[in-house]
Amino acid sequence: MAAAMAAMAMAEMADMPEMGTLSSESSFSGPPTDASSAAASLTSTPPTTVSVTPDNMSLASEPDISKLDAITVPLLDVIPLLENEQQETGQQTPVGQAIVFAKHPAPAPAPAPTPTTITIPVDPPSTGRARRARASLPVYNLAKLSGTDVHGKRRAKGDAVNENNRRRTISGDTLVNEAEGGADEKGDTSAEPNKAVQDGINALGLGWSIAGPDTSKSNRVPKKPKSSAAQAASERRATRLSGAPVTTLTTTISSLGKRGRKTLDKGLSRMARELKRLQDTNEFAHIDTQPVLYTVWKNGKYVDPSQEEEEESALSPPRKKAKTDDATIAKSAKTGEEEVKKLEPSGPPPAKKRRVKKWLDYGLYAGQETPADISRGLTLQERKKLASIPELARSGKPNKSLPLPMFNGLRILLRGRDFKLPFDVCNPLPPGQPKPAAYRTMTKNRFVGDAAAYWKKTPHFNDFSSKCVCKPEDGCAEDCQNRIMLYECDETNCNVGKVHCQNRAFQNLQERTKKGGRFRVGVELLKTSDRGYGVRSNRCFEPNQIIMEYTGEIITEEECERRMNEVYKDNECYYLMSFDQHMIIDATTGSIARFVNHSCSPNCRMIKWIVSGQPRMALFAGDRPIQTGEELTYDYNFDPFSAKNVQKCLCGSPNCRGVLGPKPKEVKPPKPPKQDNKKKSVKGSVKAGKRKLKELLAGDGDEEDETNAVKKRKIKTAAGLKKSLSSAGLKAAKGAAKGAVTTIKRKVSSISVNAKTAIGSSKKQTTKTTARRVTSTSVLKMYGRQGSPKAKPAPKTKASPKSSGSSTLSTIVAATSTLAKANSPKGSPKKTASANGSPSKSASASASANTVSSRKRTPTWKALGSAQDDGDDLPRGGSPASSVDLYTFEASE
Ligand SMILES: C[S@@+](CC[C@H](N)C(=O)[O-])C[C@H]1O[C@@H](n2cnc3c(N)ncnc32)[C@H](O)[C@@H]1O
Repeated sequence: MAAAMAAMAMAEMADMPEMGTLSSESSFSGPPTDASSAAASLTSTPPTTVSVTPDNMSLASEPDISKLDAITVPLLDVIPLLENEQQETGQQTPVGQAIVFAKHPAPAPAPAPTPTTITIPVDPPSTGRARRARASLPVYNLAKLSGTDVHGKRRAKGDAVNENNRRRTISGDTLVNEAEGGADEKGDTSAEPNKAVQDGINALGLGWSIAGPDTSKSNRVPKKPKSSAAQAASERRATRLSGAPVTTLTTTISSLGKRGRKTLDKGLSRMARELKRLQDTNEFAHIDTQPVLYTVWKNGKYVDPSQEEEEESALSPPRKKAKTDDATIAKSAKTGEEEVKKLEPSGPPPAKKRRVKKWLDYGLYAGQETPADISRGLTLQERKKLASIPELARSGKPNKSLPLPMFNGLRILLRGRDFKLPFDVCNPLPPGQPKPAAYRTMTKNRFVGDAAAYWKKTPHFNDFSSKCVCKPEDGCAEDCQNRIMLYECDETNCNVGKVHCQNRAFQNLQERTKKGGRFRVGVELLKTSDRGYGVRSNRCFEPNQIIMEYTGEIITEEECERRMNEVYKDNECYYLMSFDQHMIIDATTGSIARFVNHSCSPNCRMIKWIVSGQPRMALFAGDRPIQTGEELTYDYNFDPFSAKNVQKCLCGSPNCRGVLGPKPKEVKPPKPPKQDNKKKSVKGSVKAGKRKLKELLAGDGDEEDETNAVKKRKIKTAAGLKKSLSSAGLKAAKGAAKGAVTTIKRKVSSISVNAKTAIGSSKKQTTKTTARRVTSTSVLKMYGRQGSPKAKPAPKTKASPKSSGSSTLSTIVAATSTLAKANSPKGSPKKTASANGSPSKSASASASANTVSSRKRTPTWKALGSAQDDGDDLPRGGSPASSVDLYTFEASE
């Protein structure tokens, strides 16, 4: 049967065009000398290409010869064929010689003296192992042999799984063991053919094992004869038993799931089979056939190990504490150099040359040389300009330190574009600027005690909400009633809306500072040489632009007095500002604005506003823009309620008054007459009033007048900070003045309310009436809208008066009001408002702030500032007569 099968196989092979025929020398390799068999065998996995005796282990049910890598036929079956062949060719085939049918010729193999089988590869050797064969052919099923045939079996499924088959690696051991074990267990005869195969291989002298090349460590080095015990010990143990994890392609594949394996199988082509073969290579097994040379490198230099050892032994004596003196370092450096020199010749690569750091000495313009002809590339016009600027003419020696940018530098200079160095570069604060003692800051006013209740009783608390009558094109500029009344526009009281409205200074300030950043805030503290701390700008401000808010605690006069006597009695500085409605802002806890110093030529103003019904105070730029770095100042209009409290002014301005005292009034030069009757009348009134004020204030050195003035001041102060005055004389005066003060203020408050009404309907009034109303407005501005008992509540309509009140200096107020009794100044100057949210200077009739500052540096300097305005003066805490006078003055107009 076997012979018949072999014959069939041969017949089939002969029919196949690609298969070599027995007659073809190129394809038929005679065993000892034919290279093809050895080549085929070498390139194929030995167990799969070695044939065994027929009728064994052929598990392929449908043998397909075309798919066979090698067909092995029994030697006895082939012998007759060979004999025929020999007869034809005259070649002798020794008995038992292996005959291999190779598809392709292969190099000559080693001679095999006693072959027992004939291997007939029918596919290129690289195509892998035979998978299927005719059942009749004695070809081993590779799956069976490799143990992968049990993959389908599962112990869980109740399949009988051979323990040996659990092994996933394919090796000679597996095959042999399996064959043997399997035979033992199953009573199979597979062991016998394996043995026969191995015998055949041995006979060929190929040194192969049926298990394939032995990659175990024991086989890597030539084996020395061992004792039996040693041999037993070194016998190769199954990796499973040794516990060493074995990871091969097969194990990896087998560990995959069914689907994974399927996918993998699909993808595995012949190349995959080649990879499988690689398992048997040295590279795969990580066997180094070439010795690895290890080299030691130190600091980029090769180190000879032998020399290093010497060095180590030389250094081995116990080291003492490392000396860090220069000599030691130099010595060691020298030694090191020598060592390096010593080592250098032995080390393979030469030491690299030390790199020298290159510095960019041209900065951004590196690589650009100053052109020899600087006018090259310039237009005619530019050349002309260049000729006209001798500074730019080439001096002969190029400026190497900072050459101009080649393409644009000269042009920029020719065009003369202005530029500014960063503020910090040219205006750095002296290093180590002392900082003021820590104080609590406050970004929003806070009412303390009764102050809130006081405020709610004021008409402004509600009045502010009446709408202006502006049109969008007006933009709530100088004619806006809100602006004139120093009410900031908001959604409730503005007729034009946020987009067009320009009367929202505090909102603008909030938006500006909300974003943060010191340049948005725009101010910083500085330490002056003689006036303590001050504030300077670190950005530019437009004329009348809001700069910062003066915030603090809004307290009543009584509370202020209490604080001064109890809390601040040991303080060096007081930061109290007379505010409104018997209220004072105490900026001891407050904003940076409290550090702004006084100047007789100030660049700022402190102005009171009503914002959303709340009293607010802020520092605004004056009539000229403020440059970056300027110290910010405003006129305190300080009211030293006692002559002895007068403090020397150190503002240094040319028109310095010499003291931190009241601002003297000065007569402005007459302005050219205007057509507006109202304005004319106002102007006349102002002139008259101011002239008289000046006469009175100047006093002509009259001692009596001065005494009067001081007295008035004292009286005024008594109203402001009644009990804060510690002098006994003042105390007496205070008691007398108290009732009168109350009356005055009530009256003034009423006047302010009237003012609003008057403004609303002033346009068509007679000159006389206008003047009177204007005066009322000025009263309002001076006093921050104090009420008057005589006045009726104002209707909530506003007009747009073209003229408005003048400003007031509180220190003058006392004198003025006293004098007003006799002189009755007429009218007030026109007030205008700037478009950027604050009244302009002419509008500074508005409620400028009253500084209350007391510093213990000058212990006598306990003074209360008072309202500062440029125009008319009003009594502040003056005698009843002064208020009456004032009112009379208005009425008399
Ligand atoms: C509200 S504080 C201003 C901040 C103050 N320089 C500080 O260091 O706290 C007012 C005090 O500063 C001083 N001061 C402000 N301006 C001055 C000036 N022009 N001349 C002299 N002293 C001035 C006075 O002592 C005054 O009482």
